[in-house]
Amino acid sequence: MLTVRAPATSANLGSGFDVFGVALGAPADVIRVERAPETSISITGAGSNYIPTDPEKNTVGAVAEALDAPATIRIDKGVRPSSGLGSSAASAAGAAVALNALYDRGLSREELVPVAAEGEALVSGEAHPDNVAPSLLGGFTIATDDGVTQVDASLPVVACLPETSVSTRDARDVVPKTAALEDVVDTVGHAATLTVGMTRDDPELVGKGLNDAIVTPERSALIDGYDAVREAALEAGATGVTVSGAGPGVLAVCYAADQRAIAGAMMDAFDAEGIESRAYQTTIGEGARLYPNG
Ligand SMILES: Nc1ncnc2c1ncn2[C@@H]1O[C@H](COP(=O)(O)OP(=O)(O)O)[C@@H](O)[C@H]1O
Ligand SMILES: N[C@@H](CCOP(=O)(O)O)C(=O)O
Repeated sequence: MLTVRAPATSANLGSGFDVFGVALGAPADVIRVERAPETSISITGAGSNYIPTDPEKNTVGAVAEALDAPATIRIDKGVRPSSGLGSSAASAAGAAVALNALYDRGLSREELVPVAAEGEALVSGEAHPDNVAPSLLGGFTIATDDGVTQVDASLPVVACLPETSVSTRDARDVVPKTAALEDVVDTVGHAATLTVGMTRDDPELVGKGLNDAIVTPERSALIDGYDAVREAALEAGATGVTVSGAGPGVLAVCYAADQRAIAGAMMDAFDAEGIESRAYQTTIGEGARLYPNG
């Protein structure tokens, strides 16, 4: 048996829709695999009641198929589905690392990105790699048609998840199909600022770089309480706030000293709207970790 811990991720980071992503120190999915004649899946943990065990409907089944690696796969979900923290991607990335090792396929982490993205295609209709790339590689990733660029980063963040759900597929439907040139220019500037900030672990530059005028305004309208939560996080010291992935999670970038106050302020703001939430105080962290002996 092989075990892999695959981290949650926060994709888009405002200005990098379908391109940027970061791995988070917590939460994570744990995937255990054993060789078997046919793939079977069992699931425990966060939101497991809502996740199909049919290999044709689960992201890990798509990965097993893509690697021609049938297995008994046990998923312990730490990442709640449809919360904006790359839940389906964490399982896909974990399964890709585990099955690649189990069957000695010899693929590099970079080569596993399109394999794990097959799982994303299954659930969201498109093989967007911006969650699986950081879950596989860790740090900050830039995923384009030319491949993935990875930068190690360790900035403090707060990811606040309300007890509501937004399906990635639904949230993709509200993304504008066209944009004004001035908004594109603005977004390019923020994306470049964010990228430099990641290379320097600079909360101010990354915080500024989260801004975007194209996708986030449409997406945030799907999240009850978003404006109040964003304002509360900024008042408590966050250097920038945006929608995590497709939402409803909200991501704040900050200095470590402000993390606790920001987490409290975000949860209080959701609470004032009658919405329970949970906040992870964590940092940008490592990619999927393989435990070869159990
Ligand atoms: N292994 C898996 N882990 C989590 N969700 C999965 C998995 N396999 C399939 N799904 C389905 O994917 C959907 C969640 O995906 P999505 O809306 O993209 O949210 P998330 O960002 O949490 O992945 C749910 O319908 C869920 O049932
Ligand atoms: N680029 C995707 C990212 C979805 O992230 P998730 O964590 O909500 O699955 C999108 O914005 O649609």
